[in-house]
Amino acid sequence: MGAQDAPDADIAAVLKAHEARDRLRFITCGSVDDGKSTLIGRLLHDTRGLFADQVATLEADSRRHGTQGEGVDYALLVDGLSAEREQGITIDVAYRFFGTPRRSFIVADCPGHEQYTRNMATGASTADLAVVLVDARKGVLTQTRRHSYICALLGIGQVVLAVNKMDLVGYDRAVFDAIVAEYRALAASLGIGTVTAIPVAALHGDNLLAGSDRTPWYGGPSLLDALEAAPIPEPGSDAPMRMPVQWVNRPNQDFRGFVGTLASGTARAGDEVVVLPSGRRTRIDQVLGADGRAVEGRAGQAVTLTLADEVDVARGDVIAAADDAPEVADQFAAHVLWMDGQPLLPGRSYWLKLGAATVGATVTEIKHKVDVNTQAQLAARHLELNEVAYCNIELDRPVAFEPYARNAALGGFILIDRLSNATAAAGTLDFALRRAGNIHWQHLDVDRQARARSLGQSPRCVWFTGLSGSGKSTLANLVDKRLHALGRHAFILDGDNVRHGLNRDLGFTDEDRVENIRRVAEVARLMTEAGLIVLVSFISPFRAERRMARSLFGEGEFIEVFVDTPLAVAESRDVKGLYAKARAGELPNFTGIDSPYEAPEDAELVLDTVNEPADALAERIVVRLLGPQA
Ligand SMILES: Nc1ncnc2c1ncn2[C@@H]1O[C@H](COP(=O)(O)OS(=O)(=O)O)[C@@H](OP(=O)(O)O)[C@H]1O
Ligand SMILES: Nc1ncnc2c1ncn2[C@@H]1O[C@H](COP(=O)(O)OP(=O)(O)O)[C@@H](O)[C@H]1O
Repeated sequence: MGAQDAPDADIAAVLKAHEARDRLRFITCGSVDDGKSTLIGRLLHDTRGLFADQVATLEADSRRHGTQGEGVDYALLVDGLSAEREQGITIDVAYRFFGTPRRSFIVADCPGHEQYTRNMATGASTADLAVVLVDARKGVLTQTRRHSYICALLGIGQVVLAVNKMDLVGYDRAVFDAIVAEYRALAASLGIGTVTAIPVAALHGDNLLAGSDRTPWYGGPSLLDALEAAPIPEPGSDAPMRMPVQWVNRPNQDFRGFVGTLASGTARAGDEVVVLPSGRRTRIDQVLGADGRAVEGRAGQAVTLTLADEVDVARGDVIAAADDAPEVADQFAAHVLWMDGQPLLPGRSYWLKLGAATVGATVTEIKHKVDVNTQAQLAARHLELNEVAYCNIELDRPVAFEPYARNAALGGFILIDRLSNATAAAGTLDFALRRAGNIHWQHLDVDRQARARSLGQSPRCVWFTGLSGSGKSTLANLVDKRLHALGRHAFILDGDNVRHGLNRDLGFTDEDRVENIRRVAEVARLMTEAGLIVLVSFISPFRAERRMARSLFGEGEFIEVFVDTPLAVAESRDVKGLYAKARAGELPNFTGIDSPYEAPEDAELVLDTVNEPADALAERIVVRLLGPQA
């Protein structure tokens, strides 16, 4: 169905009518059986706002026709999701719509399965209010606390506490009062300013649309009353202008427009702006609305800016008011909500998406994690699914940002697993670590090419990976000897050796191995800068870290060698007697026994040490390095 076909026109009309009223976005939180679906279902049905299906069609059409950047109505409705959608990430959040004569509503409906927290955080990131459901029989649970914590983290300042299933406790006021008192204490500790508590029985409709005579002791608003009365935070039109550049529209040589949604402030032709992180200044030439006509851009609006000068602007840059620009930094203190089944390991590299920018990012330190039940701060070396923590984060290049509390669009981020492409975390930036701006690259007059030339070779990193006893050291040694004989300059970095010095502080937990590889990869990079051929011989059991190591080198410079020896063979060799110890339970976290080894999927060389002698394998590596004439 084309965007111009009749049903779409109907949808546009419906949306237009709804847009005339103000719109509250909210999310429902709670545990699996708390009656969330019943509650949403009833709200949708009883307000007869069943145009959700039409909107679903609109969504599907927008996606099919790729109208991103043009479909303003659509963007306004689901902008919270567009980032994830572009990234190809599946987030299971359905946005449902209903309305009353006074107001229209968008409710983020998240299925209550185990990935709920992730979906909930996505929904919460654009919500004005949260309806927190509590089962009257169960009271405030860990889930209630966790979800409330996330709401507070993402800046939701108002909660409607729906104490549900009141019918199952005989509409008992004492039960309601006790739950409300407990929740109010929690909300106060989290900084949630407004809590409206309502006793409901979603199944029977008590206090949903109108007051119920089964709770004569309750004199407050019904759920719908509360939703209609809740204040809707204004987009920050008074704040200084910021626009993350979503894409650069260059239909021909004469036009270059920068498209994005204004995160705050207003944009007018003639305004002085600065492009970040580059810092180039210019003026806005034109501000164009969705229909291509000149407008004054306001916070929340999708616009196209053209600039007076030919300055470099790329997707992910931020165009901001020149006299009041956001900070640019590459190290931050941040709150992180971990949402992945694989734990967060400090030192591992993830993608971080902030505004329209995607950059490489590493959690350098977990300052503390938070017990969501008690708010206690606990020491942690890694984070498990659904844990929240305060962390230091380092990016591989600087970005423009604002503290989340001031500007959610430039302070809220997600972390993405580089291998699975799944959203692994949601987070909020708190402040830039001062040292971020103070360390600069020192220019070296003798560059790497000059060094390589004087050594008469092309620097390379040969990265051996495989189980303990697979043959990494044996092969690295043979290759080293052969290179030496050929007058090449090489050096071996061996796990056993490096762990005696530089990495003396590291053991064999997952997080220590991540840090071990991070450091040795950096050292290997420095050695190639010095012109050397580096032979790295570490178990390096994780794909993510080998991939990170590869990313430090230029095209063709990194040669991954998988020493593919089966566990049984490596174990039977047991060169150092370590397998015997591990089997006897005397050596915990031993690779292949009780610590994983992730075999390479895209190694340049895969070596079979069972069927080919070491000399022949070493020769193959040398040929791969220097070519057949070696
Ligand atoms: N628990 C456990 N697991 C694996 N290996 C262990 C362990 N404890 C000690 N050793 C010895 O340490 C060597 C591996 O160190 P690496 O730095 O290469 O390991 S890793 O890359 O960080 O996984 C490894 O050397 P190689 O046999 O040369 O691989 C072992 O001798
Ligand atoms: N084809 C082969 N390639 C490499 N090593 C082999 C081969 N066949 C047998 N070995 C033996 O396997 C052992 C491998 O030990 P080592 O090189 O220390 O492994 P790692 O460094 O991976 O722990 C050595 O004793 C080596 O002689």
